[in-house]
Amino acid sequence: MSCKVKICGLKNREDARTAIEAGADYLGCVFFPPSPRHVEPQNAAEVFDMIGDADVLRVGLFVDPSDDQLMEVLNHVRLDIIQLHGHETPSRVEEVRLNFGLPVMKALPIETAQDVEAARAYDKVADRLLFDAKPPKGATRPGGNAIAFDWNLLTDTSWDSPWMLAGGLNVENVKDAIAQSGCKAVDVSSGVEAEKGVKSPELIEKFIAAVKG
Ligand SMILES: O=C(O)c1ccccc1N[C@@H]1O[C@H](COP(=O)(O)O)[C@@H](O)[C@H]1O
Repeated sequence: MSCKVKICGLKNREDARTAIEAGADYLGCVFFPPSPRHVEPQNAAEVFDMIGDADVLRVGLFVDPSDDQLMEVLNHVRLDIIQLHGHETPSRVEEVRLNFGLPVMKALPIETAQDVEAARAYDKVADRLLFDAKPPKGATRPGGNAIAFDWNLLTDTSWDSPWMLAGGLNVENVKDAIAQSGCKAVDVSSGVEAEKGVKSPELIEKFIAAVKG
């Protein structure tokens, strides 16, 4: 089975169509106002509408959301997965799953072997895990910073929950990232952009081809 791909930070229909036609397995929209990739719920609904009957999952990315924020988005947008990319505790992850009846993918910041061990508190609690690089000091967002971590930290690790690799992936490094980490799914945002917050159709196509080719 080939490695799955999530294209995150989509803001318009055209980029969504490119990702779907190129073979993306997940599309992601960011609901975090400080991000250059933030979209309003109505806009996200238009992005996800491009999926139609295709076998592609809709992922909503949130950072320490309140139930009110989640409700506001879910009133307008059908999601298949809620991605929590902030400092949510294991009990908050359980609460979100329970309150909204949707699978939760918990993003976990990795820099050292200790960070990998700390992530185990979320294994089985979250439906899926997403390993991303720890953001640099002073960063204005906890992800989407085009920073990679040492993929070998994940080599031969074993998890009950399915997991994805993220953080600084791009057309040049994604094959090595898959080989070293042993991941079965990758997530990219910055690496398929022409400039911050602006996706490049050409890079989306090249990235997916590099993963699946
Ligand atoms: O993309 C963002 O702006 C963002 C904001 C807040 C939290 C996470 C964010 N992005 C996610 O971070 C990882 C890695 O992204 P990158 O490829 O290094 O840019 C990925 O899951 C993004 O969706």
